[in-house]
Amino acid sequence: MSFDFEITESKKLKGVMIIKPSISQDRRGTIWTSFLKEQIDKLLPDGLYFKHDKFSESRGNVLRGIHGDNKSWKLVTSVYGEIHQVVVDCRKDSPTYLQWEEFIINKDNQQLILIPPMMGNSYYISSENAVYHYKLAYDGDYIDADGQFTFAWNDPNIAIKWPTKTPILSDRDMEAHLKQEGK
Ligand SMILES: Cc1cn([C@H]2C[C@H](O)[C@@H](COP(=O)(O)OP(=O)(O)O[C@H]3O[C@H](C)C(=O)[C@H](O)[C@H]3O)O2)c(=O)[nH]c1=O
Repeated sequence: MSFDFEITESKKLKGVMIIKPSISQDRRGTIWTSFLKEQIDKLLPDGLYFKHDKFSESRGNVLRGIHGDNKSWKLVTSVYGEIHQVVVDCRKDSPTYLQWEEFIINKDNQQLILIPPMMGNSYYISSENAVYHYKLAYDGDYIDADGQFTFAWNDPNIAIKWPTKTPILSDRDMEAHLKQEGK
C-alpha cells in the first residue's frame, strides 16, 4: 500500500507540477489518494494553502477554457472519465509565453496537475462524460468568471491540437471563439 505521489515539474512549462498517485486495483475497481496536505501544500508559496474545492461535470465533447487569473493556484484532475487537460503559459514575461502542454487524465493514471497563477487552464472531455475537480489556493476572495482572463480555445497564436474542431462551448467561450474568428 502506498500513499506516496510521484511529483515532477513540467519540462516544458516552468512551475507546472505533475502529481501521480499510486492506484490500487482489485476485482471491485480502484482506490487512490488525490491529496495529502503535508506532501502537496508545500508545493504552494509560503502562507498559501488549498481552501476551496470545485467540481464540474461535463458531457462528452465539452471543452472548457482557456481561463485563468493572476492569483489562483489550481490543483486539477478528472475524478471520473477521460480528459485532455491543457495548460497555456499566459505569463507575458515568460520565455514560453503562449506555449502549451497537454496531459491526458483518466482512470489509468488519475494524475493531478498543479497550475500556477497566470497560466491558462482548459480541458476537453474525450469520454462519454467526466467529473473534473479543482483544489484552489488563493489570497482573499475567489475570482469568478468576470475577473478571469479568457483566450479562445482555438486561438491560432496558441494553436492547441484539440481532438475536435466542433466542441460544445459555454456562451463565454463561444464569444471568445467568435471574437477570434473576427465575427
Ligand atoms: C464555482 C461555481 C461557479 N458557479 C457559477 C459561476 C459562473 O457563472 C458559472 C460558470 O462558472 P465558470 O465560468 O467558472 O465555469 P467554466 O466555464 O467551467 O470555467 C472554468 O473553466 C476553466 C477551465 C477554469 O479553470 C476556471 O476556473 C473556471 O472558470 O457557474 C456557481 O454557480 N457555483 C460554483 O460553485
